[in-house]
Order: sequence, then structure tokens, then C-alpha cells
Amino acid sequence: MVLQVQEGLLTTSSPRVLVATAVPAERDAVARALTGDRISVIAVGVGPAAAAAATATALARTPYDLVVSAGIAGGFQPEAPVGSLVVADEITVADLGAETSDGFLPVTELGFGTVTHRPPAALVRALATATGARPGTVLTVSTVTGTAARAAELRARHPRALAEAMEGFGVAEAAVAHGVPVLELRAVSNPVGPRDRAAWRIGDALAALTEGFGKCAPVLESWNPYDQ
Ligand SMILES: O=C(O)c1cccc(C(=O)CC[C@H]2O[C@@H](n3cnc4c(=O)[nH]cnc43)[C@H](O)[C@@H]2O)c1
Repeated sequence: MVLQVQEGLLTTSSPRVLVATAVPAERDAVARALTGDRISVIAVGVGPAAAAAATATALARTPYDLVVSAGIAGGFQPEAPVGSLVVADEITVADLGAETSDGFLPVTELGFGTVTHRPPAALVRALATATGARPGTVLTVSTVTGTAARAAELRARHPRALAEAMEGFGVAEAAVAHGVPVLELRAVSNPVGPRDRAAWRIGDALAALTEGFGKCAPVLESWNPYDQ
């Protein structure tokens, strides 16, 4: 719920929410769950750079109160099984930094920028309750993990990681630049680990995304941005 003054009167309305998916199939899965005109869904492209550019462009054109990065994802096993939902309490970029002989250094340890954005905690809890999504860290990667060794390395560096996808951090950077809070909600299509593209359960994950958004839309529409 958003408070506004119109012609001297204090009125309320639902927040305007922008949902950013990577590809049109994910956009359509989210849109299937929505009624009303307060939540808009766009496909912003694959990867953090495309996602940041398209999200920033959308935010520059239209004022939104909240941005949600959404779509399918790889799930770390056994915590995030295929078909389950995860909601990010931390959106962390996993491969922005420098490789050294002592291992990976995130950009923050090089003295630059940020690697994590934190969605509003009360809203994360409300979405987890409404949808059954598990809350935890969702990693953003530019390269889909394809080996057990890389999966183990990511989990060692990010013990709270539940899932990896490719857009959340880019969407979050754009949202933060516009002063707008951000969420990430993902449906798990595949385990993070050895590459087996044929085994991705994209249909099941898209169905879970539609069901999840059906449950979270009322929560988003009644959210008070002052309840961070
Ligand atoms: O081929 C299709 O029908 C189709 C339908 C919906 C989505 C796709 C994608 O390929 C989406 C790519 C998107 O998915 C995320 N993703 C999914 N699994 C992983 C993963 O294991 N590691 C990283 N990212 C993953 C990611 O956000 C991609 O942008 C195809």
C-alpha cells in the first residue's frame, strides 16, 4: 500500500511492481498468474549486464515502488530441489572479482563496489510464508555452473546459497541506482552441478513460477514500502 496526497487528500494505492525475467517464456509464466494493472512483467535478456540495462531503462520511463527479478534457476542440492521455489534474502554476484593464487577475491576486497544486495526482510518473510519459497542467498553468475567441483567451490564460498541464476544482481544494481527496493524469486529447473541440459525441468519450473506468483501477487499488492 502506497500513501499519496491527491488534491489535498491522503489516499492509498497498491505499489507499482516491475517483474524482470530473462526470457519471454518466464515472462509469460509470471503474467499468467497476474490480474490487475499494478504488476508489470518484462523480459530483460539473459545475464546481469542485459538485465541491468533493460531494468534501468524501464525504471527511467515509469516510476515503480518495487522490482522483482524472477525466473528459473539452478538449485543447490539437497536444499533447493527441482520444482521448488527460493526467495533471496541476499542477492550476491558470485564471479565479480579477481582470481589469485590464493583463490577468488570479490571486488569488495579489491576496494570496489558491492557484491550483495539485501531485499526488504519483512517482505522476504511474507513471500516465503505465502508461497512456501525457501529464503536464502541466490547467486548471480555469468557462466552456468557445469561441474561438481565448481558447485562445491561456490557453496564453500557461499554456504547459505540455495540457487544460482544469471540476472538478479544486474536487476538489483539497476533498482538500487533508482532508489527502488528489489526482490528475487526463482523456481528451480535443474540442480547446480555437472551439465545435463536435457535434464532441465523447465516446464515444471515455469509451472511452479506461475503458482508462486499467484500466491505472492496479493502480498506484493498490499505491501507497504515503509515496512522495510
Ligand atoms: O528453452 C526454453 O524453453 C526455456 C524456457 C525458459 C527459460 C529458459 C532459459 O534457458 C532461461 C535461462 C535462465 O535460466 C536461469 N538459469 C536456470 N538454470 C540455471 C543454472 O543452473 N545456472 C544459472 N542460471 C540458470 C538463468 O537466469 C538464465 O537466464 C529456456
